[in-house]
Amino acid sequence: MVDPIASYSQFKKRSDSPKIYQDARDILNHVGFFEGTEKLLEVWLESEPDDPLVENIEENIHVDNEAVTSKSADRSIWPSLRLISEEEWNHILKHYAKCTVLSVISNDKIDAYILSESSLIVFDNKFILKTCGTTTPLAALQPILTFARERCKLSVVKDVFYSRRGYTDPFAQVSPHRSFDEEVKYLSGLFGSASAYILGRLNGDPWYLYTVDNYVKNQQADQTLEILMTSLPSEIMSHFILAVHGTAEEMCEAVGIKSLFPTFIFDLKAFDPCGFSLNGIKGQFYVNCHVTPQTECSYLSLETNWPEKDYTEIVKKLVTTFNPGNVLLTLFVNQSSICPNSILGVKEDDILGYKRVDKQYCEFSNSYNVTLLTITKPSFKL
Ligand SMILES: C[S@@+](CC[C@H](N)C(=O)[O-])C[C@H]1O[C@@H](n2cnc3c(N)ncnc32)[C@H](O)[C@@H]1O
Repeated sequence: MVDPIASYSQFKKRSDSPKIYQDARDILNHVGFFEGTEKLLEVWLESEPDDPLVENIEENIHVDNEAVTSKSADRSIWPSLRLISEEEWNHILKHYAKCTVLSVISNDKIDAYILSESSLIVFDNKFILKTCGTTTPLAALQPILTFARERCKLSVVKDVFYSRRGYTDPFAQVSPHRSFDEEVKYLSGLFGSASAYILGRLNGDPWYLYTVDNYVKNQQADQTLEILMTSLPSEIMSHFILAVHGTAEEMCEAVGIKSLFPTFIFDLKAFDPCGFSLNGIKGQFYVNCHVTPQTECSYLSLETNWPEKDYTEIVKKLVTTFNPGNVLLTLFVNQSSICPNSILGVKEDDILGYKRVDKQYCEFSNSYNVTLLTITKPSFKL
């Protein structure tokens, strides 16, 4: 790995502009607090069986020309959430979730948006909205469901997963995200009673999950690995300062994240003065990675639905690269996944230099199961 402090010195020699800070570490100490912790909302939708509008959807699409962007017009699978255009997503997110769309990449299965606060991944039949800071993604849910029903003819909510770890500063959050109780009440108002869980330690590193456990088995193989790291060393976080590397591409190159997903196409964003976001897609698979490098609140998340029988190697590589003090990892899988039992998906004993704090397993009636694993460096205090 390139030494970021050396890169910074070279940058300073090259640059004529006066610099307020002496070195990269000072920047990380002075930028100020940011809540990196994301709220992660995944919603699966389908059309009403025997909906005549769906049967005639192609006809409807030609009639309602304004509703169809050229990007989505050649799709073969209807109905689709991808009929919602970038401008429409931006409008909904700006007004309700309090974040904006910065860029998008697409292939024939996915539209992946980088947001001012994290990512939105849109498939034909589901969307994954991941936002950090003091955003309010749940407030965007109703408008999204209205668009899904009226524009995309997807009126049936098949599955909902809403999760997050504990906020670093819960008092900065705004309604409906001021507490997990408030989030659950809001979701239950939309979807009726469902299942809400707290995993991990209430007096340490809790992780919250709400899911509509509706007994409907998802036949499509599905798995999601999410790794949330905190207490990251400033030498490594310095790579995510714009003054150090100049571009998101160089930041990415310096830490080698892309090499974990070699055949994906990527969209990258470097924030000023620091911070980094990445979306990657390949067929129906995505990865996103977001970094808040400030020393007082360092945070890095990586999430992917890439299928593996065993995720230990990916986790080992990430932990070796970023050397965090604490890692909270969740693995969701369903019965059709090549890793059908999440508890076997990561072997923490192989992650040298780290000790297991907690490992918990939950099984749901929709055929999903989830494992939460927390590992720390022995010196780390929860
Ligand atoms: C990359 S974004 C995404 C955060 C993500 N949830 C994470 O994993 O931490 C957050 C980082 O970018 C920085 N940043 C700079 N300008 C920003 C902006 N306009 N909106 C959000 N973050 C910004 C923040 O200070 C923080 O370091």
